[in-house]
Amino acid sequence: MNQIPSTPAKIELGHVTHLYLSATRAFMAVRDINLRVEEGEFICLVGPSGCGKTTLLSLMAGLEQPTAGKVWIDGKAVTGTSRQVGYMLQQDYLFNWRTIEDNVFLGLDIQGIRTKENEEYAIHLLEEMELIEVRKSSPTQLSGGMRQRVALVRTLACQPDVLLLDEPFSALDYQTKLKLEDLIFTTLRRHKKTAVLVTHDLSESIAMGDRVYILSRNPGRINSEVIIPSHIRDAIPFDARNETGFQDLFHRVWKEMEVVSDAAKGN
Ligand SMILES: Nc1ncnc2c1ncn2[C@@H]1O[C@H](COP(=O)(O)OP(=O)(O)OP(=O)(O)O)[C@@H](O)[C@H]1O
Repeated sequence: MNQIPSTPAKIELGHVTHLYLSATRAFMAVRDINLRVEEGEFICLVGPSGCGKTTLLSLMAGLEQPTAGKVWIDGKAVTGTSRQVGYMLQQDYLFNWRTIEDNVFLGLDIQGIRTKENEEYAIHLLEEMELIEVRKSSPTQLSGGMRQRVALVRTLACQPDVLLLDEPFSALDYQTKLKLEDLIFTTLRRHKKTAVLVTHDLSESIAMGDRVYILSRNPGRINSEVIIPSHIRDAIPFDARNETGFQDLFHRVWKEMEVVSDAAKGN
């Protein structure tokens, strides 16, 4: 039986197992995952390719229903997608025939919440992300980093409390990626969002997260959890990399990754 947790976390996964079914086989993507994310926390999921990171985000977003176990947000079982949860991907999915502003308003249109107040909030976010000058431009005129910032504004404009970020920086050049990490980190903190980031970049996971979960595969399981000390957590990601203890944490996560990657090869 799935028990509702006593103190609701922002996001909770209780004994979650997920199988993908096809006509010929069932594939267990993740098994018995237990995870609790408190309000305002930023957690990162890392692990070898195919260990189920995206599957976990899809379950949190309500895009998939777990085969067994439950997902709760604010103590309520997730039964489908909701406005409360925003999802940002590696690809920005901007429409080149719409202006930046109209791309940002698209989320509000789809959700049926394009009020004057919400439009004003979206414009305010464009200002915060230093995009106001390009609001009437086409996405084709913007760099990759600017396009990802527009995608973030479009997601935040619908005012989700939970942000699921699936490798949002991986298609960017290194310098842009570092700048965007800082901007997204400070924006999510300022707006008190709860976030789950999937990344292959171990340094990014330590620089951005309050906690890092390392997953193993076949099937996807939580192998270990690394809690980031407060002095690293509180620094913006660029500076966090220079904090005392950062390199030790990096080596620890690296070693854990070697263990799960070797285990995956043995499968
Ligand atoms: N729709 C699907 N049908 C069948 N199998 C799937 C489906 N989606 C994912 N899988 C399988 O489930 C496992 C977990 O996939 P998932 O995409 O969640 O992993 P991941 O850790 O995000 O991988 P990557 O780091 O490569 O993005 C993989 O073996 C994948 O092939």
